[in-house]
Amino acid sequence: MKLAVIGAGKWGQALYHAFSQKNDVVITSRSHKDIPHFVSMKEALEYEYLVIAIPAQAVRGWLEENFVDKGQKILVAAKGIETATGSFLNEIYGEFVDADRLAFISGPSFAAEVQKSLPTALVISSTNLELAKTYADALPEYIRGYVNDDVIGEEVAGAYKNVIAIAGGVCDGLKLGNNARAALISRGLVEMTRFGEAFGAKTETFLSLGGAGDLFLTASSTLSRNYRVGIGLAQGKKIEDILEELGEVAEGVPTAKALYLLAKQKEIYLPIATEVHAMLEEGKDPRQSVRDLLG
Ligand SMILES: NC(=O)C1=CN([C@@H]2O[C@H](COP(=O)(O)OP(=O)(O)OC[C@H]3O[C@@H](n4cnc5c(N)ncnc54)[C@H](OP(=O)(O)O)[C@@H]3O)[C@@H](O)[C@H]2O)C=CC1
Ligand SMILES: O=C(CO)COP(=O)(O)O
Repeated sequence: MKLAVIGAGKWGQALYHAFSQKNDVVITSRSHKDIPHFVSMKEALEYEYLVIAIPAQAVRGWLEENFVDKGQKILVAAKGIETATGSFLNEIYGEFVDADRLAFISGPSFAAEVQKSLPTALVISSTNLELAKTYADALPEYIRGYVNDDVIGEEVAGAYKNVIAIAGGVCDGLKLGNNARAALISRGLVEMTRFGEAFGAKTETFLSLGGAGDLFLTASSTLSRNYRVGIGLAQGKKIEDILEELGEVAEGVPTAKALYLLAKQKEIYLPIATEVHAMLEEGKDPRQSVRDLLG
């Protein structure tokens, strides 16, 4: 199979490594990278099978500036909800490509470990299960690929876990203990499920790799950029300084605002996401957020 990866950040390069095990893969990005098989954006967009690892908040602009529909299939490799409109990625990509040519990859997957070919299990979701299976079959031996058709559920799970991961970093940064982290993660799972169900997601999706799996992974590890944002908040740092230091995308920051706005609009009770939003957007004291969540 011939594939083109678009977006040569940590995740794009990890997926390039993974898919290269069994396929002919090229890669491109906004800025040139010294990587074998790095090609121009124009050349990459000529490929029939694409993998796009551009962060959620940049997707719409990138599509408007670059994408011309020539029948390409797209594996969307980002996790987030567009803050400006509250749109999920399947809605944004769906404005440019039919749903039956869109698939989404999610699940517990630190790029650094995928890059080292460490055992991983991921989900590829699509309303077109044949397409999901095509991408899953292209994964290397060290990645077990599952397929399902609950695109909304997998998207919500992947986006929401980044916000709970920020809360996980705050919890550990304040040294609140294992009990507190376990309570936070399990209530975070309940909250993301409640939110997903409001948009038609299947409950069981949140109990598997894309939900519980990715949440457990991300909300308790310094390998997570979002978790590290939470550590910074607990240390009293300003979000601007935290992101400057991070130097990479932390999708939970804009997604927290998207969740807050959608919760208000649809009247969904999201206590943890609301507190993360208050810490990020209003500079709320993390200790006060903890007190309010316990109240
Ligand atoms: N890192 C990880 O472990 C994982 C990340 N993800 C998800 O993958 C997505 C990408 O994250 P990740 O690769 O880690 O982030 P990085 O910060 O490492 O890289 C971001 C990538 O996006 C590109 N980019 C940023 N803004 C724009 C833009 N406006 N137009 C075009 N390209 C742009 C950058 O291009 P350039 O470098 O050329 O400037 C870069 O290639 C996120 O949604 C993340 O949640 C999913 C699973 C694992
Ligand atoms: O999505 C990821 C792991 O599945 C990566 O998490 P971070 O974006 O928090 O680093």
